[in-house]
Amino acid sequence: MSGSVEHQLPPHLLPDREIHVVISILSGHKKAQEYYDDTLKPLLDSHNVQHSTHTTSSTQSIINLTRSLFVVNATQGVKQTIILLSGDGGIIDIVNTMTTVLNRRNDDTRPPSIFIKPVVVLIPMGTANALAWSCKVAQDPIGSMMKGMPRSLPTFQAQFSPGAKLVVNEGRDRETLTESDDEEGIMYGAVVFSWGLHASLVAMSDTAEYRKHGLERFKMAAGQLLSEGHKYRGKVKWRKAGGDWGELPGSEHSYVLATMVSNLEEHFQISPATKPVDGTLRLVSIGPEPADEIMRLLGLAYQSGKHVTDPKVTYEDIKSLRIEFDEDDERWRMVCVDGKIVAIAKGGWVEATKIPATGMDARRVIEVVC
Ligand SMILES: Nc1ncnc2c1ncn2[C@@H]1O[C@H](COP(=O)(O)OP(=O)(O)OP(=O)(O)O)[C@@H](O)[C@H]1O
Repeated sequence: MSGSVEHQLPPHLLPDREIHVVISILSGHKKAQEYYDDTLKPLLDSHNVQHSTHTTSSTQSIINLTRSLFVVNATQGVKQTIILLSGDGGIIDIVNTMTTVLNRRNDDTRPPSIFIKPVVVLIPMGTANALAWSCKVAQDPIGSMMKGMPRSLPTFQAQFSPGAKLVVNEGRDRETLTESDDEEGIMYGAVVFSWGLHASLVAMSDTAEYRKHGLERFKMAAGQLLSEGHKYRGKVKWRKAGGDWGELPGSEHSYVLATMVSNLEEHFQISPATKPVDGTLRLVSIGPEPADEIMRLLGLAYQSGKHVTDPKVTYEDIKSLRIEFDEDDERWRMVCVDGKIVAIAKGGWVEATKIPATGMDARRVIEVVC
């Protein structure tokens, strides 16, 4: 092959790297395989980019691939680029698995001395694609792959009181997060942590039946939940870097969400002040308002994030968010970590904290091209 063709390639596609293409075949409208066959493969082939493909066969596929391949490569100094054809679920599986495995292997929580962050190219194939829209790559993923630069992906940690369980199989089953029931559980995310209406609607709509409706599924679930009018009971505390804990007023809440991205969907701008991978965590919350008022406020998020200037919305740049639950029914103790649902034990708590970019606690494990 001629050197001139290689010249047109960005560094993350050059032959000194292992290139892996991950095809999540059930994401979104199930177009990932077709996109690879019709668009991506011809382009990579035309530039003679050698790559391996990995097609998902279960909800565990990307988790297993991360454990058996991406983590091993990264800790052996192998440069790798992962072209990920999926929704937010795929990136979260990589981030959560890598951070968890690396922390377990290393008592002082720093990455091992040899650690080359995998570079991830996002090709949005999911329903919401929050990270891809927020990183501004969703509009032109191929253009971003060819012209973008790898940048460290900021993440947060969610810590749960003992007994927290992962909700799986369309809400029917529970998986333990820890080896024993008296341990605190930990998960890592890069997009959103929530309780209240957002977490409930994600939990309710993560079924094959709801998924058929694409983005509408979130609105359908929200409509049903708002008609129930539940107010979520608990203490919600937050603090800024170096600051003391403050508390949201009252013991009832409707919407409590902390996010590292600007958009949860293409047009749903939950945090207009957040810039791509800027490492901020922003709290967006609404108190115990009636359903029509919540609808009005969330409707403003579709108008370039205007909800954040409404006096009924709390919008703060924070370091940590802590919730202490006061709900008898498990249904109202469910939190969302990047689309995954965790049921907190009765009387339990959860704390979400931004992971710093540098220093002893720096644990950014991947780079995204944007
Ligand atoms: N072959 C497969 N068999 C079973 N489950 C799969 C398979 N491929 C993907 N999945 C699962 O389908 C889900 C797709 O999630 P993903 O986040 O990629 O898309 P989405 O939910 O449509 O989009 P978004 O998260 O952006 O809204 C994940 O839970 C993933 O593990």
